[in-house]
Amino acid sequence: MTYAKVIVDVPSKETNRPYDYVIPPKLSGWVEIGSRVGVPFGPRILQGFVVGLHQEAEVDAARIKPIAEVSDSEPPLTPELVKLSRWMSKTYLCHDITALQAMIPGALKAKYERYIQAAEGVTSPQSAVEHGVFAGGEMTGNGQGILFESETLERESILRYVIAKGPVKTEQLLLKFEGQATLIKQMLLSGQLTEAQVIKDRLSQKKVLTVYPNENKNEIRAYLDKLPANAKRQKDVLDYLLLHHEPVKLADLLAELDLSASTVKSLAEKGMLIIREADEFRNPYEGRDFTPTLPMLLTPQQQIAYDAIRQDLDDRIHRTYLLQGVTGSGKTEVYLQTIQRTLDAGREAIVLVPEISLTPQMVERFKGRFGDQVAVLHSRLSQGERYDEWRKIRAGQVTVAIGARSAIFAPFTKIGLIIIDEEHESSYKQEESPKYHAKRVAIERACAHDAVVVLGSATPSLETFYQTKSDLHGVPVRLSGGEPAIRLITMSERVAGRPMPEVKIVDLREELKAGNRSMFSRELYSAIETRLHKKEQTVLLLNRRGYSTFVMCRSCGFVAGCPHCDISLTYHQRSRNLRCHYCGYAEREPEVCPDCKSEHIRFFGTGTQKVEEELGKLFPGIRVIRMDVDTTTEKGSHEKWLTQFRNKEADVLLGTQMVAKGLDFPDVTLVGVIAADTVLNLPDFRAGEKTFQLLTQVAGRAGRHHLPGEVVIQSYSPEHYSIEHASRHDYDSFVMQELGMRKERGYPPYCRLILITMSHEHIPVLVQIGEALANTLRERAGAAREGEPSFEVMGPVASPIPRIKDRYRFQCMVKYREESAAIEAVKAVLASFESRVKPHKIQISVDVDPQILM
Ligand SMILES: Nc1ncnc2c1ncn2[C@@H]1O[C@H](COP(=O)(O)OP(=O)(O)OP(=O)(O)O)[C@@H](O)[C@H]1O
Ligand SMILES: [Zn+2]
Ligand SMILES: [Zn+2]
Repeated sequence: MTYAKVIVDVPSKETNRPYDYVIPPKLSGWVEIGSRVGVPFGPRILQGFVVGLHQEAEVDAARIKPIAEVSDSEPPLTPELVKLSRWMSKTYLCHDITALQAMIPGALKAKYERYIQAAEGVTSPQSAVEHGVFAGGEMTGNGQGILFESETLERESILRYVIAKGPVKTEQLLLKFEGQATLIKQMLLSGQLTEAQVIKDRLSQKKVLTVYPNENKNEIRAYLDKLPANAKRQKDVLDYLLLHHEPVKLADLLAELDLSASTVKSLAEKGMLIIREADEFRNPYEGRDFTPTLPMLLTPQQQIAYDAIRQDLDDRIHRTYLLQGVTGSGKTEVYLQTIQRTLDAGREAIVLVPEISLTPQMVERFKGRFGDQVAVLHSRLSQGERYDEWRKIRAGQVTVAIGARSAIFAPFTKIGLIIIDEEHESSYKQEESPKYHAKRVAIERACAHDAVVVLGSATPSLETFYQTKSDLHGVPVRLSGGEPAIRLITMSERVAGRPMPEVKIVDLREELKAGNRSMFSRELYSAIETRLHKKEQTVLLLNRRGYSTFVMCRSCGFVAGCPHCDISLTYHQRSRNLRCHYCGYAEREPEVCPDCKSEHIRFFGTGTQKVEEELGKLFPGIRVIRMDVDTTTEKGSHEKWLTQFRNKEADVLLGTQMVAKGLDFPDVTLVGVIAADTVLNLPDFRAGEKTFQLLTQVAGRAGRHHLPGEVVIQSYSPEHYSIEHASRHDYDSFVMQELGMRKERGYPPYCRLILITMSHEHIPVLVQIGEALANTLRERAGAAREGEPSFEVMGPVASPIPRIKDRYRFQCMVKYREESAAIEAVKAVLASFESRVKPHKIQISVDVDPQILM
């Protein structure tokens, strides 16, 4: 007998282990490591993943149940991914099933459907009596059939319906017999009806009728010879079949030969061809031509980068590179050529790009070079399209996968190269469980494949930069010593010697003093005016984070806040209401201040809509494209705006972070930042780093081609070092200053963090459990090592957002260096608190290497 170890789809501590199942003979050969299966679990059938196969049962073999079904003809996960899921659940303290589910496309996530049918043997209401499933007294015989009393009549009609229909979806039955939910429940309890659960994929594959020519061409020729001369249509089809070996969509064949389906059907009956439903891969880029591109002659700096990476690819050595190249230095061309080298060696490549940079323009650069070899995975595709792209990867029909964070799980089996563009982006960290960082996952996968990782950025994250050094500020980077974990390659010049744009900083406080109350300084105003005259284009960035449009009363200072969360509400112009971004609470815009009844309640703060309005006032007739969450929700809208801007149908592209990334427009000569300090005021130790990165990225959009660029940054704190260094394009000075401060304050990259957030409806309960948890962790930290504790525990303190959805929030922070006992300790302590936490319904979440500390 062969047994399978299965992780079942129940994300809970109690079930977070593999369960043994027998592989029944009918399924032998189908169940592999990585297979998705349906298994009996208690009274239900649940979805699960096979994570191991073995010959001996570990528990009493007679008690082991068989696997009920296998969901796919080919396992969706490879053994390597199954192993990776173990690593993920250990590293990020999540359930195994949560890690496994993160690796498959949404379309494959189980949807459980419940069906109701009549109890076994019940074929009519009478037989229900015979089977004793109707309790006595509910029916009375009068010799002419069965008399039902009022409620019993309802029962009869439900039963008749179910018997006639066979299994009916529970929700449909409830809909059909509205108001009878309680009765149906009773019938289930008394055994008249039974309910079964079936696992369904969220999405079925798209099937199309496809014509498969008979492979024996002689048979076709023989049949053709016997055909009467007037059977022209049949002849056309047969000629076609003789010429083509590949299957063809029925619809395409009919269109091409201009005939009806009956002709083809009659030939199918004669055995000349087979018509079958086949999978169709939806192609989201169908009908679009990608201009093929050839490799460019590399600049000397590109050549150095390429040569280093190529060497490791050729030697099949696992290594991680940081490709630090200023904006416009041509990092993409280095990616393209190293990918080509990877493909030439018969291996595969994964390219990660932040979701908002994954524009058609970006995809085009890869499709242009590698054509059909490229699969694209991103959230703007429909679930079906995503699934099809994923299947192409799994089936080995493509060799390059490009996508956002989760594309790191592309089920390739021969990975040679993983590229992470804009590696500093915090969106590579998933904020919900499993709270993984794609960068670490990439390195883990690359290690398993002896593959190379290239992290690219003009503004590398401090964590990554730090790892390219052996020591910094007198602290060794690796406790264990040895070579730096990441190799640095620098490209300091733009392609073709183009200059970096000139950056001017404007002090908004001075503007106010000079009597300018507009959100545009005189400097920025005249710069825009100049572009309008010269018919050049402008990009304007409004950083939305921390600057959203909250509502404030100018008379009494009242700020509209969410009644369930300690956070201000955001004004949405389109729906004219105020919304909470954390819990979805919404209310109508107020006409007077709820506190002092003043009418001077105004929409405060600067939203993109307001900037757009003001632009219209200052420059009558100006053509503005606004890109923010409100204007880009529709599918394809992102692309539409960018194409319009590229075609010079607008003078200004105004937007949030979306406009800062990866855009490459030849006629953009001015970039304006409305207020640079909006991120600086957030309670986040990375605020300075984020500001520097954003300003550098957005400034990098100007003057990328023949026309020189200019950048105007407006700020209320122009002396801030992040802003100053960004204005001089000086990453090195910025990074040294920032690292010095991080060291002083004991923040990453000089240590690593684990954030533990607890929430509950009552503060006293939270304080008590928080203190106890922190103390237990501290005891462990002290006990773990003589002298210096292996980790430090800070807190508990109230979280920066102290309440969400009526639950108060407290947090503890664990600080440690390198891999240490800290994760194990957190895990053990949480497990030991389980019995105290559960009855109180305290929620605890753990975030390893958190990016957001809210
Ligand atoms: N070797 C080359 N010869 C000529 N042109 C090149 C070469 N390499 C890149 N380019 C061109 O230079 C421009 C900038 O390159 P690219 O967009 O790859 O820069 P980047 O480093 O990715 O910049 P960013 O970080 O701002 O996105 C592009 O228009 C690209 O086509
Ligand atoms: Zn008021
Ligand atoms: Zn809320």
